[in-house]
Amino acid sequence: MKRIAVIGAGKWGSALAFALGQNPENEVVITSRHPRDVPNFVDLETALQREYLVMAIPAQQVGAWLKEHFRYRDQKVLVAAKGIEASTGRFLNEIFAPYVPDQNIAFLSGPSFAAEVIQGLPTALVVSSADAQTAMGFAEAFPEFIRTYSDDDIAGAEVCGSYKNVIAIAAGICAGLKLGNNAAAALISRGLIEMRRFGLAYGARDETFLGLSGAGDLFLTASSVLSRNYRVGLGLAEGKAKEQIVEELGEVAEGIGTAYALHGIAQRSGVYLPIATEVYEILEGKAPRESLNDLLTR
Ligand SMILES: NC(=O)C1=CN([C@@H]2O[C@H](COP(=O)(O)OP(=O)(O)OC[C@H]3O[C@@H](n4cnc5c(N)ncnc54)[C@H](OP(=O)(O)O)[C@@H]3O)[C@@H](O)[C@H]2O)C=CC1
Ligand SMILES: O=C(CO)COP(=O)(O)O
Repeated sequence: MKRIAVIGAGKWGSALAFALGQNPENEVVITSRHPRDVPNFVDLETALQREYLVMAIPAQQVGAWLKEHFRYRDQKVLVAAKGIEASTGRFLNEIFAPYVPDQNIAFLSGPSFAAEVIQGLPTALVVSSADAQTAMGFAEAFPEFIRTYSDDDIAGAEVCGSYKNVIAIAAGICAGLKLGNNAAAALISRGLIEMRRFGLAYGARDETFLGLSGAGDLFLTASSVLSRNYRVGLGLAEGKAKEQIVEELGEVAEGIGTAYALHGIAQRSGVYLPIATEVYEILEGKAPRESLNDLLTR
C-alpha cells in the first residue's frame, strides 16, 4: 500500500488525486492552502507525514511555498508542475534541490489535460528521476487507464513541459488571428525545433523531444482550447492585456511566467529563441501582427 499526499487542490492536483485513488494499491489524501470540502482532504501537517508526495503547486509559487511550509522527512516527491520560475530562470529541479535529495525526487510530464484525466479517459505519461526505483515507485502508482513510462531525463521532461506552454500561447495567437491550418502546423513544428535546440543545450536527451513529454504534450496543448495557455494566446490576439486575460482565466497559465523566464535566459546567454521571444514581446504589448511579420521576415 502506497500512502500518497497530493499538495495543491487545483485542477491538476485534484485530477491526480482522483487518478491515483483509482489504484487500489494506494491510499490518497489531498491538501491545499484553504480547507476544502473534497474527499480525503487533510491539513498540510498530516499530508507531509505521507511517504509519497505529489506537488501540484505552480512553478511561480512553489519556491516561496517550500521555504515557508516544507519539512522534508525522507519522503519521495513527484513534481507535477510545468514551468520555469520567471524571477530567477530556475527550473523546478533547481528549486527543489535544496529540499529533496536527487534520489528521492521525480518529475511528471506528458499529454494530460486535467479535465480528461478526472473523467478517467486514457493517456500515457512519463516519470523522470535520477533514481530508477523512485521513478518506478511513482510510475507504478498510476491506475490502469494511465500508461506510464519511466526514464532519467529530468532536463528533457522539464524543458518540454515548460516550453510547450509558451508555444501553446503562440498557437492560440495564430488561431485567434485566423492564420489557417498551414500556419499552425508550421508554428508547432518550428516550436518543436526551437524547444529541442534550447533543451539540448540544457542536457536534455534528443529522443525526449519526439516522445510523450515533447511532441506528445506540445501537439496536445498547442492545438486545443482545453489548454489555458492556448486560450491566453486567443486573448492576446483579441488585443487584450495579459492582466485581463489572467483575471478572466481564473487558473494558472504557466506559459506566461515561462516566457519571461526564457526571455531572461536568452538575454543572459545569447541563445536564439525566436518564437518564445515574440510571445514575450506580445505579452509586453507588441501587436501580434507585427510579431508575425517579424517572424516571417527575420
Ligand atoms: N490543469 C492541467 O491540465 C495540468 C496542469 N499541469 C501543471 O500543474 C500545475 C498546477 O496547475 P493547475 O492545478 O491546473 O492550476 P490551478 O490554477 O487549477 O490550481 C493551482 C493550485 O496551486 C495552488 N497555489 C496557487 N498559488 C499558491 C501559493 N502561493 N501557495 C501554495 N499553493 C498555491 C492553488 O492552491 P489552493 O488549492 O490552496 O487554492 C491550487 O491548488 C501547473 O504547473 C500546470 O502547468 C500539468 C499538467 C496538466
Ligand atoms: O499541461 C497540460 C496538458 O498536458 C495543461 O496545459 P494548460 O496548462 O495549457 O491547460
